[in-house]
Amino acid sequence: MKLGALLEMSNGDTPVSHRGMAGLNIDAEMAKRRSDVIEWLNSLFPGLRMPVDASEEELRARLLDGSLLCGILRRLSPGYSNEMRNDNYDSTPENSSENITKFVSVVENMGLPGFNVFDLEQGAVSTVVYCLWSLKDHLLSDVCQDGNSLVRSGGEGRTKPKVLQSTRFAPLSVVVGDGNGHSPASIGEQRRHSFHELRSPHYFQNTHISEPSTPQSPYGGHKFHDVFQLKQGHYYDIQASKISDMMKSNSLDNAPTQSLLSIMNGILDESIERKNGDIPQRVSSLLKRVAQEIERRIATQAEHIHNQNNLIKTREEKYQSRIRVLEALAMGTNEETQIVMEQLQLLKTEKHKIEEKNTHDEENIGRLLKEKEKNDKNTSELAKELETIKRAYKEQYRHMETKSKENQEEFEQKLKEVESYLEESRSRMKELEAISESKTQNWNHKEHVFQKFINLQQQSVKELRSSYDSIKLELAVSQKKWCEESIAFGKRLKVLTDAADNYHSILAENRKLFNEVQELKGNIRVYCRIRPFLSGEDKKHTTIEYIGENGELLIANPSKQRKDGQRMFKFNKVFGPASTQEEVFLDTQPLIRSVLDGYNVCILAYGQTGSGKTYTMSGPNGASDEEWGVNCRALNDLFQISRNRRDTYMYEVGVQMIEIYNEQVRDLLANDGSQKKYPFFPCDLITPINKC
Ligand SMILES: Nc1ncnc2c1ncn2[C@@H]1O[C@H](COP(=O)(O)OP(=O)(O)OP(=O)(O)O)[C@@H](O)[C@H]1O
Repeated sequence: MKLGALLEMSNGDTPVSHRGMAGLNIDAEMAKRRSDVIEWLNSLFPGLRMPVDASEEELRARLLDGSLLCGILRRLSPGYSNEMRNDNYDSTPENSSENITKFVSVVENMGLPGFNVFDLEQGAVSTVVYCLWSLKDHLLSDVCQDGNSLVRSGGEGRTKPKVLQSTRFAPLSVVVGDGNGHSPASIGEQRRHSFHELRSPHYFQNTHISEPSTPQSPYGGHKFHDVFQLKQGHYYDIQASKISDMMKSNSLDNAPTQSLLSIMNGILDESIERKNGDIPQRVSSLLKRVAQEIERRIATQAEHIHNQNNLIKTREEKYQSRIRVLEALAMGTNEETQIVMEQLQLLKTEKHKIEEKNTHDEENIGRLLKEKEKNDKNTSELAKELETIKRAYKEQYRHMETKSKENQEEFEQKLKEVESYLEESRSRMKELEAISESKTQNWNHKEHVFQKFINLQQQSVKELRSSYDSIKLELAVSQKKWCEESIAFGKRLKVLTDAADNYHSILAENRKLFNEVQELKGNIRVYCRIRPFLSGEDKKHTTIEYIGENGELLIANPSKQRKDGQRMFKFNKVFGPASTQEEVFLDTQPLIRSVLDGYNVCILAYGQTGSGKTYTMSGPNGASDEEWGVNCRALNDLFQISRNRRDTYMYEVGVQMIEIYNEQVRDLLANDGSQKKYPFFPCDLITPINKC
């Protein structure tokens, strides 16, 4: 909020508690006044053409050189215009300050609010606006009182001066004519104070009594001029008729006060000089008239001063109330000041940001300018390229045109060919139509044949249906038979189920008997297997002389004689060198199977080194199915039996391979390679089957 606005607000129109709204109202009011003033100035100066919504700064710029203010005074008084020229009141910058000061002094003398030159140059324009607005208001009110639109139309004011009444100001000089030497119509009109009085330079010189500058001045009548021209001692000699004319013409009303005083002094001095004290009647009448006029003017001036005093008092009261309001505002707005300071800080920050942004924008502009230059360069290059392309296109167009002509000729040629083809096609079509006709007849014939075939097929279908019915009947009979057979089969199946139950019990009994047989055969059996000669061994040096079927083995000892030279051994069975792995296994198989019935079995191979223990138990390295030893065959047999019995029993098979060497027991299936020593943990006894 501006200070000027605040001061206006303190006029009492707006409560202090509504400062915000009041500020807005005052701003609006000031804007309104500013636009009124601009409108008024535009009407005074048609060439001005200032927008009514112009800002304070724009208005300041227009008023700053003082030319407009001088113009206002000229419009108000063409005479003043001349005077200004005489006084060098032009609008040059050197005189602007002086002109403004003069304008302010005139306005203040009218009792209107003025302003400081500083206000117009740098301070609050609102005070200048208020001054102009008051002047406009004052002049318009005067015009309205007289029904005259002089102020609104400056041209009329210059060419047809009017005499308007002003009760507020009492000029010391009086308007007596229109500049053509004509007298006013009446005394009452002469006494009116119009803004035309502003034309008078004496008005602007205000409170001192001034004189017309020349005898030809439009402000004094010719009769008054005659009187003024009288030299000392000549007043007594003025003719009565002349004095009468002077008094009748009311020239005295228009005469400068200085002149009136000169007349009065002249008459009194002449009277003293003559020393007889007699003053002619006519001169005394003139003297009386002059004295009355001076008295009237003094009274008017006193009234004016009284009005000025009242105005000053009113202003003082107004300023006092403004000061009170400002004090209240100052007390009540500490917090607001704080907020304003914060907002100011924010604004500074914002300003700083905006400055940074501006810098950034400038950089951007620079960059954009460079880009623009680059783009211009590109554009020129593109234009050249376009020109080249254009030329190429023209060339191509010419080429295409030529080609088009060729194509057209070719097309016409082809058209002729097509027409000939068409003709040929027509003839071909006729031929085809003839062929088609013959084919149609052929198809009709075929249709007839097919119709016959269909009839035959339908006959066959009928026969098939009858056979289908007979088959269906046979099927029903068969189904009935099948049902009867199913029932009979169920009965037989029941018999088989019973037999199977008996089979299990018999099987258990068989197993029991089998194991008993094994036990009867002997829990410990000893077999002997004779290894064949290996390659490189001498087959003639064998010690075996006889192998019996019941386990007899006769060994010869060539180092001893007779009975001691032979020795008979008895085994459960002796396997000769030609015996196969399967034959060896088959003898141990029943014992191995008894494991599945809960018996413990141990098969031990014993013999000297190279006698074939490993071969018999495991088989040779990379053994085929035929060469598998007892171990692999036993496991294979056990897995097969457990698979066969899987519906009845569930077996768990574990494998362990150990080596006993030098009274040390080692696990041959150990994973870590360290070959754990006995005793093993129980879990080690169950080894995955795939390790076998
Ligand atoms: N019945 C057989 N038929 C053919 N070759 C055999 C037979 N028995 C053993 N051999 C062969 O005789 C050699 C020695 O056999 P094997 O290694 O099984 O003897 P071993 O008793 O296990 O010896 P060691 O105690 O030193 O381990 C092997 O080459 C083996 O192939």
